[in-house]
Amino acid sequence: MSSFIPCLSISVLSDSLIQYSSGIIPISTTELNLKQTLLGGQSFRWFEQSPNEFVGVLHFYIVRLQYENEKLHFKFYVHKNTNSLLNECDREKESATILHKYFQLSVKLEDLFEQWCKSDERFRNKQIPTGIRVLDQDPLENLICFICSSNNNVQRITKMIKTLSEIYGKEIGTLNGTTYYQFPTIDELDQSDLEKDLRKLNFGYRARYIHKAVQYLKHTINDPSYFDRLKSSSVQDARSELLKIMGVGRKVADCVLLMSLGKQDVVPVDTHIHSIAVTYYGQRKNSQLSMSNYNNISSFFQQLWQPYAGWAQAAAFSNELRSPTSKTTSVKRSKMTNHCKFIKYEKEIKES
Ligand SMILES: Nc1nc2[nH]c(O)nc2c(=O)[nH]1
Repeated sequence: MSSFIPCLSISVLSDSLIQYSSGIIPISTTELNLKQTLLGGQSFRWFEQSPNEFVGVLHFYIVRLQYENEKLHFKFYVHKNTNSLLNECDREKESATILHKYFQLSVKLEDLFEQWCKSDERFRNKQIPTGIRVLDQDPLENLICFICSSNNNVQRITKMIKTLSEIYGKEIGTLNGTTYYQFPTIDELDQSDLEKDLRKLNFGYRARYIHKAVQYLKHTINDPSYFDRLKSSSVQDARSELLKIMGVGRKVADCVLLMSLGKQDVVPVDTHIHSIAVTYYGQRKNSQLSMSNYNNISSFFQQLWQPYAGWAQAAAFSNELRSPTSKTTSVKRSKMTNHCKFIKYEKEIKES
């Protein structure tokens, strides 16, 4: 495989940063829509640096990705003090393996799409595009991101996670004038002033939830294999465990189950999915998304889209975010009304 990638533009690296690897993964457009996968509301770590070129952080790497002509081009960068005994070819293979796992490339989206087309007219009529994949994310990062997601939008969550990483995470290096940081570990976040400091950084009420979640994971659970245990537990058991964390309601728990604990059939339901269910699938309209509505809508979609129902949800969700003419966003209620409903809804779910 060639390590020269003409379509990724020239990069300027700080002294502390080195290019670790580069390579290409052949993949069709029906299997990967890079932009909607990276910026569709699942992950908050990616930035579109130039049209169709994305930069983000995975583990301790800065990663640049570009999709062109049925190929995913990648470059990985690391801090110069990161030890690796691998030669160039093995680094390329290792990086390709990281991306393979992150994008869950062993899942054949075309096969899933064919199955969804049989059961769902919206897929059949191409109202929902193909190529949107569920990312396999780091569970701690995913959990904190979704605690931040309550009553928030993608841009603002992305900014919050960037700030959190800058303040508490390790610096990786500067690429084209931007300095990138790892997502902090639980030990790095375990600071007595975390809540106070995050409030100063405009995290609002989420500051307390993040602080409490960190305290709980570090001091009550105190088990490095906690998330691995949840991965091998049933959906119900893993969900019950996640719901013990302050700031985690049913929707946040379901996002974590789907996006970092490998529970591919879980369908998170928020106001977008609720509206989609009502607008396109004839589900009963409810002014509030109570726990029983949540269960009904989630089960309805699980039956319609099984067994990778969460992947169909991701496609429908990301499509909804992107679409300026979407019915569900054009019938959106006022922001304040949504805010009040959301807080009430999360509270209800927590207490149920
Ligand atoms: N695929 C999804 N992305 C999301 N972002 C967010 O805030 N909620 C969701 C979701 O339910 N699905």
